Amino acid sequence: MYKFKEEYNLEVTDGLQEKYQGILERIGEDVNREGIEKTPERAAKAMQFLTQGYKMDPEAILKKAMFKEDYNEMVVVKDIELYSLCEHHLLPFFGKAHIAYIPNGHIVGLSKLPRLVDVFARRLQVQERLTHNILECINKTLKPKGVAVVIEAEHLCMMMRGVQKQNSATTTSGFRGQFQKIETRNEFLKLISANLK
Ligand SMILES: Nc1nc2c(ncn2[C@@H]2O[C@H](COP(=O)(O)OP(=O)(O)OP(=O)(O)O)[C@@H](O)[C@H]2O)c(=O)[nH]1
Ligand SMILES: [Zn+2]
Repeated sequence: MYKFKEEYNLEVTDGLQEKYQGILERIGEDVNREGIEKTPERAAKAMQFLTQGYKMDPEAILKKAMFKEDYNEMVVVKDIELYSLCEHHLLPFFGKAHIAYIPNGHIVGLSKLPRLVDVFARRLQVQERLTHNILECINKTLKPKGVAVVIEAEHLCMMMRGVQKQNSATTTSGFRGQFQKIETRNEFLKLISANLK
């Protein structure tokens, strides 16, 4: 099961709904007013949707579409949009992931790379771990000659609250195998910053 569906476990919805109702009461809201009445249920469903990644098997996603192919050049999928929740404040961070790998006998279905990003992004995360989760899963499952992941993101917990910086962005990266060589890494970095489409 690795499609993101609007399907909710009734028991989980009920449990979360009760907690969200408590939160609304605590912040001084009238939980019976029209606009808010259904909010605990909506929030319970939204939280389940945003954390669906826990139930999914990322390796199975890649294994479903691995094809034998004698292609030994770099494959880059860039600008994969992502939305996640920071594990510290439960506030969103969002941005783009760029992924590259150099095949080693097998290529993977292109759509599986954004799917992999979503499986790990739809868990409570820090950007560093999200980057490593993606990197290590590709490395372990596809066993490529090299793999690289770069994530650029903005964190609402740094924008809407806390330090309140509106223009900072965070970049994280990980490189394995041939991407540890500076020329290969530079080729990847050049490709993701180029305006190609
Ligand atoms: N390294 C890392 N830190 C993150 C990420 N998301 C949020 N944080 C940080 O987690 C830290 C939690 O720090 P605390 O001091 O415990 O929490 P806080 O008092 O709410 O911190 P402030 O955000 O500075 O107000 C903050 O510095 C956040 O900016 C992430 O993806 N990676
Ligand atoms: Zn945060």
